[in-house]
Amino acid sequence: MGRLGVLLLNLGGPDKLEDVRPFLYNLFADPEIIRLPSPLLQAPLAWLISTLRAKKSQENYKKIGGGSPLRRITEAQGQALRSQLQQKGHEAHIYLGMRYWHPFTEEAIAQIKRDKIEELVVLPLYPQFSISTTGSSFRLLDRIWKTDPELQKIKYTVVPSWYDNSGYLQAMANLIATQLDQVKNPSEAYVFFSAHGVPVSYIEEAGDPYQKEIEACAELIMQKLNRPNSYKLAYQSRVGPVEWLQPYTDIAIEELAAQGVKELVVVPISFVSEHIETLEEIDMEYREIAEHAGIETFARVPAPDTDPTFIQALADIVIKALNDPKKSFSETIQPQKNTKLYPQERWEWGMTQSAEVWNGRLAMLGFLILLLEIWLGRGQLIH
Ligand SMILES: C=CC1=C(C)c2cc3[nH]c(cc4nc(cc5[nH]c(cc1n2)c(C)c5CCC(=O)O)C(CCC(=O)O)=C4C)c(C)c3C=C
Ligand SMILES: [Fe+2]
Repeated sequence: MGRLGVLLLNLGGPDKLEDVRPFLYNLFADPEIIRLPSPLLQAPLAWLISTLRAKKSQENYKKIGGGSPLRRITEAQGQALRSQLQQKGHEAHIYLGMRYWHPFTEEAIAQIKRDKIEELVVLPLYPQFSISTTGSSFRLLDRIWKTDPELQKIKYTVVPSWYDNSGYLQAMANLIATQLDQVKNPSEAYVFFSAHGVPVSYIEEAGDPYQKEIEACAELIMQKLNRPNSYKLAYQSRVGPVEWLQPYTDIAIEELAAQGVKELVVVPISFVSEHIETLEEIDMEYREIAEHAGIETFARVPAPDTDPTFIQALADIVIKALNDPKKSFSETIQPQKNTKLYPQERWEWGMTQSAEVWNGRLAMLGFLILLLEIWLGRGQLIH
């Protein structure tokens, strides 16, 4: 085996408050995050949304210490993975490639080239595949690879998702069991999975397997847990006016409270590190909603971070990828058969599904321009 590298992919997060706006710009400039009819609209819309959202987002980052802990935790996961692989007989260089903030994926690739890596495993730190996360990083890597003959010499493989890995499921089940054992009535408490949402159109129009993988993952974790508790899965962190996957976490919490549920053990399911959406959104916003609705215990299961069972699972996933047939970026980002993607749509007159989607997007764009004009105090739509 040649010089081995493992490229860990993640979203990235602002290290300090000044980073928030440019981080949001990078995020919204990604067509896998906001899917628009024309690439020309992407940069102005990203500028608009990041400018309008920055203040509120900064306030949230202030509440968790002024920045995202994602980089620090991902670096610790990388180090732990390196020593776990070493114990299993594999010397590997670990690289972090973030999609929207430092260390950017491009920086990791430059280092991989400098280190003359010969064999590479690309491992997204998202257990479930979504077009908006793993898909976006794979598309970026595919573009980089296609234009660089030096990279094309590297024998690489990708792990599209690993939500069903037994060690990962065991790590999650152990973390849940520890929280359950601390509540008043361990067998009565509701296990409440909260996943990051995506717009419904990702699933229904673009064939994103995300919802299926999240649902299967929650079910598999409950099987590993092997306790009599009821469970519920809901989706958090929706952004903008389009419809996102339901049930929404805030509403689901209120509904359980109305049914008389008193104890919730909340499991962040689509994240493997603590970050703004666990530390602020779940721990502060949803906790307040739950308490207000009459929930007496709101216990949050920690994200796996550097949990030893979890890190061991990551090492097993890497070793399995080395032994399995190689998978390429383009293989995994190809849409499934019958998947409808915008550039492939044939134009038809009338209120077709595509026309409705486009109308919705144009309405959203108009609404955003109106908001900007209100904010600036001048423009074409207001006087
Ligand atoms: C599985 C994980 C994630 C999915 C799916 C996902 C989709 C998605 N996210 C946004 C918009 C935002 N995400 C933001 C932060 C953020 N998102 C994820 C993970 C997923 N996103 C993480 C880990 C983070 C946190 C990074 C950190 O700082 O720690 C943000 C910024 C925070 C905020 O302002 O609320 C936005 C905005 C969309 C639109 C989307 C799917 C289309
Ligand atoms: Fe997100």
